[in-house]
Amino acid sequence: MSINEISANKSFEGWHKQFTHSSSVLNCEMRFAVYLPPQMEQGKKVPVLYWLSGLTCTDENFMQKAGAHRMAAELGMMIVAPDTSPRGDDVADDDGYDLGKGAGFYVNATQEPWSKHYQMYDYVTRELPQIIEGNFSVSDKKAIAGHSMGGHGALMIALRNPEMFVSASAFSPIVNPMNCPWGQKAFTAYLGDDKDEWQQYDSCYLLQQAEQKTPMLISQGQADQFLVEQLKTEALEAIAHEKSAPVTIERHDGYDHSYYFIASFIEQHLKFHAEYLS
Ligand SMILES: N[C@@H](CCC(=O)N[C@@H](CSC=O)C(=O)NCC(=O)O)C(=O)O
Repeated sequence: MSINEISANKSFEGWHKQFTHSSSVLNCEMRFAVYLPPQMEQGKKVPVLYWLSGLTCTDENFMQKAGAHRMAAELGMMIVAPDTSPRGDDVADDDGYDLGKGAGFYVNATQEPWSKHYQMYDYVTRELPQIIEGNFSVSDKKAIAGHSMGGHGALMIALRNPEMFVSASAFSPIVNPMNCPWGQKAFTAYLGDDKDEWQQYDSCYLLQQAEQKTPMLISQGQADQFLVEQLKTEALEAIAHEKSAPVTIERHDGYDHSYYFIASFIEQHLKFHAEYLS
């Protein structure tokens, strides 16, 4: 699968780059960003952390705001940041920031007009890894992380693919999308009314079902404006406790939902993943 480099910036002796490619899963042209640590220039195969961003984001928010490059360079970790939805003039959209472009919710849509392009689950779990493995010198070790809608994506995808990702982490994740306004709006549009369809994308449901072994780290700010209505961290916390699942949930006083919170704790998350990726 061919990819086109559209930008390159040296960063902490490695490179931040952006690529476009034609996605057969999403039926459109897509853009993704990577951080390539300096170890790759010496021909070393490095592990990969996939980062899934939240509502309204592109591939750029994490790379520009999280301050992750220094530690990724030190740890020898490649980071891949896809866009958060299909893009293009013929891609269905909605007036709200929480549906349509920038809000793919990492599901495979089954409903019109979304199903033609909104197949983000398959994109992240199948097409994008194939592209990365076909074009970069990477090892077979993968981890996944994300923020908010992307935190939902990271946890849900790790729970459904325990053989694929060695670890998962999330900042301020939507842990129970079936039971919050953001998730209910998106799942109704993309998946229809059948709650059985919704369950396969809900981390609380998945954790309740699974004998979950993938180590997970969740960081949640206590001053997060979305905590009570949308994120519902306590729902996952209760299930993890009941099942003695390897899920660490850390709550941080005073932090909100923004990238200032992510930048404050990204080093801890990268080191957490490095333990399992090495
Ligand atoms: N515009 C909305 C909120 C949008 C928002 O806060 N987006 C977050 C992710 S929220 C969950 O997925 C984000 O990461 N924004 C990009 C950034 O760079 O901060 C509103 O006003 O409520």
